Amino acid sequence: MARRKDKCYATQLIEGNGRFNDKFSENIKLGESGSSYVVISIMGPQSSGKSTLLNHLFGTSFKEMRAEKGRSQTTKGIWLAKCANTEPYALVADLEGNDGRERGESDTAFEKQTALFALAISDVMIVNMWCHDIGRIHGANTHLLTIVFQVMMQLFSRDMHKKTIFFILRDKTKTPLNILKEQVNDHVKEIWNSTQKPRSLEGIPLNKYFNVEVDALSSYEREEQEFKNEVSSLKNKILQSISFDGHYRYQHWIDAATFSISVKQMWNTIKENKELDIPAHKIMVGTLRCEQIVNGKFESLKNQDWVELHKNIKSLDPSLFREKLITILNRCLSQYDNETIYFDESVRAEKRESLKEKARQLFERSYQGLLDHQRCITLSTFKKELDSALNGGKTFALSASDCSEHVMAKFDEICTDATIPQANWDSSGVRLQLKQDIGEYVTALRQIKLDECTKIYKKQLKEALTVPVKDSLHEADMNTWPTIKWYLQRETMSAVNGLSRELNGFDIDDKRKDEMLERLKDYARDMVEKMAKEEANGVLKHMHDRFLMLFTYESKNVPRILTENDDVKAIAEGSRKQCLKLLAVMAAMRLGDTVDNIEATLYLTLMNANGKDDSSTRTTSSDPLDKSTWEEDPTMKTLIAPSQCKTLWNKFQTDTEHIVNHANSVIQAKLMAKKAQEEADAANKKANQMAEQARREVIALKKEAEEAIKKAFEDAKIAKADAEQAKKAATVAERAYNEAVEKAKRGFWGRVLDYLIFKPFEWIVSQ
Ligand SMILES: Nc1nc2c(ncn2[C@@H]2O[C@H](COP(=O)(O)OP(=O)(O)OP(=O)(O)O)[C@@H](O)[C@H]2O)c(=O)[nH]1
Repeated sequence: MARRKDKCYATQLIEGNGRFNDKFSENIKLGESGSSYVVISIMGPQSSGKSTLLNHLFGTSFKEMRAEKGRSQTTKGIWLAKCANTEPYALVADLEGNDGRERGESDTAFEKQTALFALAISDVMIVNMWCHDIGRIHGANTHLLTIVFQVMMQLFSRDMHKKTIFFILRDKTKTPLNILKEQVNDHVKEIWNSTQKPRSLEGIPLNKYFNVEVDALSSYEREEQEFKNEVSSLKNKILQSISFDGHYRYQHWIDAATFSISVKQMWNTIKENKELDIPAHKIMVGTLRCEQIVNGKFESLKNQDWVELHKNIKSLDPSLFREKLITILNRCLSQYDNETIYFDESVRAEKRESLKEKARQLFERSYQGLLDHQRCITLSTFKKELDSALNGGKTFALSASDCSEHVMAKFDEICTDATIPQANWDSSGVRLQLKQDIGEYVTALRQIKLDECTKIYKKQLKEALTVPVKDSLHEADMNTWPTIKWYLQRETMSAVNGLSRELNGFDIDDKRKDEMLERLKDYARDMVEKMAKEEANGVLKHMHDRFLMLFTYESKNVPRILTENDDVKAIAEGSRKQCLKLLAVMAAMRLGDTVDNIEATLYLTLMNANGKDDSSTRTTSSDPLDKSTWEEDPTMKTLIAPSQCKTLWNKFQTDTEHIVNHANSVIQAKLMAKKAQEEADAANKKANQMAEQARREVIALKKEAEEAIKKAFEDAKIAKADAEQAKKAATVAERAYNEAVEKAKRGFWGRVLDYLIFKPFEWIVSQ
């Protein structure tokens, strides 16, 4: 627990049992102070007014013994307070009384340890002693000084830091101060000389390593006011004892965190009775602190600048990335340099390197991330460049190697651009990965291009072979297979030569090339086989068609007109023979030079020598068609198995028999029709004769009628002429009559004449 009074907090630094208080720095708020301070310790006999003096000197709040309770031990271990009323501020340590009274004369180990510790950490060591003890050989001060000098031996040879020992004589007597000083110096010298020293320190005066100051104070208990007045000026004397030209010689210039570590490490070393090597201790503390600062800098680097950088790694240009890294690293190192300026140079430099290395390792993650991103970009670039090179007409192998070389060189530039000085980052992993990516892409693309090439030549083969092969198969005659073979060889050779030339630009080995060419040859052959199989599958229809052609046409475009005089059976057998040839052609694929006997076998087996079908009566035991293959050598391939040929032929026979029968029926029908026609013609002839007779009779009748009409006409004409004549006569008569009437009117005789002559005359005329 810290004792508090104003701002001068006091806390236990080392407990009476030697335990170090890790929280002392926190308790006295050391972190809030700067790195400019002095350390002042006080040691002296128990209950000699140490705490009282410090409290009055520095305004601290060390626990003081209450006078009414008698003199017993108040301070255990070491207490520490931060004194704010000095400039620079003071860290004041109050030590347990070290005259062996409480712990016993024999237990001086703890006293020595605390004394050594206080001496090591302090700029000023106040030795508080009763004035009346000066010169007393067996006084408490002798024990005290012996301890001080013994522990000093451990520091002299190693710590060149000159310290002040300030003897303060309490309850001063009337003896003048200068005499007291002499006495102290003599006394100190005496003890110094009698203190056992290492050989290296023999003969060396005390003041080489220590300033010895002496002052005396009035009794606090008896002359309090004088005491207080003297304390006020004592404070200045103490501070002046460590100042030089207005500056404090012993400003520590180490931060609170370093001080905490330093004192703890020092105490641990002392407590374990190990040799206290101050320079080594400084290096150790410096190492610890530098490491802490390195870690702190690294953490802030990792959590701030680097995070930001790493987040934007994909949008950064490699050289910009490098610039940013250098800026970040320099800023971080500069901060480190500032914060570690007062530590041992070699430690600083070493830890600076470790910070650099940590930063480099951290940055390497970004570097690798950046390279990884650049690897993807480079791969895309490679793909585009390769595409463009291929479109430009370069061969695949040349395009791939040129583009690969180009982008790899660019990638190497990127790696260099992105690297910070002395980083020695390894880009080989990403580079290897990029090479693999490019290799895989090239392999895949090569396969695609090879497939495309092969496809082109397959297409060429297909286009070149389909029509002639199909036509030849359709012809299905003795020239079919030689023709197909000729086409197949010619076109295969052409395609293989073409593909072979293309493959030369792909940088593939001869074995693979040969395999591809072989596959192209196989493709051509398979294609022919496939077409042949398709054709063979429809052989029955083909045979039907051919039979119908031969049976129903005398020659091309000349239909056969069967008459009763035609030998239908012979025509049918002749047609069948041709169909058997077709079946023989389609039974097997022959692309070799072997002459086979398929046709002969089929002929002998399926048709007898007279051209008669004998298949149904042939015994199966010796049937040469009772097998599944025609293949006599590897160049042959069965398309229609022998047994299947037999089945097909039987069906063909049955089907064509219907056609033949139908043809016979047609002939019979024709004969009947002819007969009917003849009868019809005879009937017709007779009818025509009768019609002719009738016509003649009609003509005669017509002639007669015409003559009759003519005669009648002429008679009528005559009659008409007669009538005209009569009419004229009548007119004359009428005139005569009228004249007569006129005469009659004029008399009786007129009327007689009317009745006798003129009236009858009128009647005759009217008739
Ligand atoms: N005679 C005399 N007594 C003093 C003087 N200063 C303080 N005392 C008394 O001495 C007693 C012990 O005072 P502290 O300041 O506690 O002494 P201390 O050395 O810190 O004691 P420890 O921490 O126990 O070793 C108290 O009763 C004080 O009043 C002084 O100048 N003369």
